[in-house]
Order: sequence, then C-alpha cells, then structure tokens
Amino acid sequence: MAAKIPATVVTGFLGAGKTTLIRNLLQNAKGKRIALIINEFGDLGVDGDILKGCDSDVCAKDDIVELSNGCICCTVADDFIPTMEALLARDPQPDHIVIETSGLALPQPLVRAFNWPGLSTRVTVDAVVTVVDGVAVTEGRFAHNVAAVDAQRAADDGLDHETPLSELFEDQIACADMIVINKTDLMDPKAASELADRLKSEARPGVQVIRTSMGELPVDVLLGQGIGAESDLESRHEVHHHHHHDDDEDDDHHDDDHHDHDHHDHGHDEFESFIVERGEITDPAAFAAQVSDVIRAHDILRLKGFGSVTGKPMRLTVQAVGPRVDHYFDQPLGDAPRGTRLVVIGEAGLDQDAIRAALQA
Ligand SMILES: Nc1nc2c(ncn2[C@@H]2O[C@H](COP(=O)(O)OP(=O)(O)OP(=O)(O)O)[C@@H](O)[C@H]2O)c(=O)[nH]1
Repeated sequence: MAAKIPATVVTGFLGAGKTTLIRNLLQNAKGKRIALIINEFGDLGVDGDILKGCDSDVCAKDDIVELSNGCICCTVADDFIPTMEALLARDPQPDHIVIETSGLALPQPLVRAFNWPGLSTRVTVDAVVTVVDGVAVTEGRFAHNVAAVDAQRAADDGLDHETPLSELFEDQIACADMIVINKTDLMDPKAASELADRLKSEARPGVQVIRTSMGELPVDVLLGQGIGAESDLESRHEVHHHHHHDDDEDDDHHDDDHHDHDHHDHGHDEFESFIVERGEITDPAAFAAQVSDVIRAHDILRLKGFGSVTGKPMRLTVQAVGPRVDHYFDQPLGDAPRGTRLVVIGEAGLDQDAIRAALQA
C-alpha cells in the first residue's frame, strides 16, 4: 500500500503571516507537487488571489482550492472531507498537501478529521505549524492582561471570562507542533527571544519555536516533520469555550461526531466581517494613513483588499493588521474593473456605517 500523503496544517491568528509563509514555501518547493487548501474568514478571496498571483509553476492555479463556506473547522464534514477526497483522487497525486486555516479557526477539529475512515489510511498530518504575529503578541493584543488571565485560570477552570481572541490563540498554541514567531523584523531581538521562551513554556513539551520574518523558512524545516498529529490529539487540549449552555468540552474526547457539533460555529458570532467598496484611490500613502486612523478609531483587527489608483495600471494591495498598514502594487489590473474592495474584520459590534463612511471619504 502506498505511503500516506503528508498534510501540513498552517494555523495562526488573523494577519499573523500564514499566506506570506505559504507563498515563500511554494516559491522554494522546487519539484514538489504541493496542493493547497485555503480557508479565509471574510468573503473576498484575498489570500487565494495573492497566492495565485505568485508566478511560479509550482503553484499552478489548479492546485489551490479555496473553501469559502465558512470556517474550515466548523464545516469539516461538508467541505473539508470532500475536498480532501477530490485531491486524493487526482492523478498524479500531490506530494504534499498544505492547509491554511482561517485566522479564526480552531485547529483541533481539523486535525481530528484526519481520523475519519476515508482519510485515515491515505493522509496523515505531517505537522501543525502555528504562525504567531510576534508584534501583536508582545503588544498584548490577544490577552490584554496576561497576568490577570493566568490568575483567573489558577482560581477557576472555567475560562469563559477570557476574550475570544485569547482563547483562540491558546487553542492554536496548544495544538502546535512548531511555532513560528513571525515579523521579527519589527521586533527588538530581546523581546523576540523572551516571547520565544514564553511560548515554549505554554506549548506542549518539545515543540520547536522558530523566529522568522516574512515567513522565510527553509522548506525542509517546514515540511517532512512526520508527526502524525491526528494520532496524538489527547495532548493537544482544547481550551476554547463558547457560550452555549449544552456543551461540555471536558467530556469524552474520543467522540468525533460529538465534538464536531460542539465546535459548530464556535465563537464566530463574536467576530464579524463586511466588505467596503469605494472608488479609485488617488494617493496610496494618504489612503494608508486614512485606513490606519479608521482602524485605531474602531478597533479593527484585520483589513485587506485590492484597489486601483488613478492613472496607474497596477493593482494596489492593501493589508492591515492592527494599526500597521502595508500597501503595494502587485500585478497588472488588466481588464479588471477599477475601484476598491476591502474586507474589514473585527470583534462583533463594529460600527459598520461609520467605518464604511470613513473608508469611502
Ligand atoms: N513587516 C512584516 N510584515 C509581515 C511579515 N509577515 C507578514 N507580513 C505582512 O502582514 C500582513 C498579513 O500577512 P498575511 O501573510 O496575509 O497573514 P495571514 O496570516 O495569512 O492573514 P489572514 O489570512 O488574514 O489571517 C501582510 O501585509 C504581510 O505583508 C513579517 O515578517 N514582517
């Protein structure tokens, strides 16, 4: 019987650098046939477009599958399993499968899906790689008060008083086989090394913590870890609690169906996303400053999209994580309509009308 095809799960909070890391991987994975499954929160397909735009024959458009019917960990049976089966039915089969989860996904239900009868004999989870935004974490954007959270945890096993952000972050750390602290170019080296120590102590024993910028890691470091995470789920405890009364995360961890229902729509009502359209941009730098002001005023977590700039033939990509806004021309617009489309993601309760007006100004 043929060896199982390895699959790497790339997880990490919104904007941590998953797409950047995967693009780097695809550009350097010469000769390996890599199939990619991407799942994005917010409906714009930005990540898929960015990856398809990378002009390398190893990332042919055919090898990229976008799952857009909601969060991958909540639609495992409906979307993920059939997609995997279709990939496995291809001839030739991929050498390796890379799955980019949405920034709000819990990795555990996805890893658990590899134990389903149709998949377990044919694929294995090579490793769960958790990408961390080193800047955001050191600035405390996920656990506003780490010490207070720790004290609460010591006093009380029910973690319901944590923010959805910190819960997700903990789940993503708890499931990791490798933690990549990204964006070290924006960090003081001492802060980066302290964060590495802290995450090592929070992760399962033996988990590698690697520092990088722009997700630049050698392909051999990322792929071929051979962990088989699906047979080691017990150690990847789930801390995420959501707010329905009938669930009990601490009961039988062996019951796959039960757990997949438990995670249905986990905490997604705590986040929201919407799309803002506007006309052409006249001055990219001024627009970036405007976006940054809007983000600060409304506590937006992530904003990204594409636009056109008056008189310019290239597409402008706008990407913001917290208050940091990147903008760059990435590819010719060609016949695409001119104008701007942005997806805005934040915790529930965003003032959509005010944000829309401020971005359209
Ligand atoms: N300075 C700096 N910027 C980075 C680094 N890695 C990624 N970025 C930027 O951060 C932004 C988000 O990066 P992505 O790779 O799209 O992050 P992601 O985790 O895929 O984001 P979502 O899919 O929205 O969750 C982009 O503007 C990247 O260019 C890094 O190491 N340093």
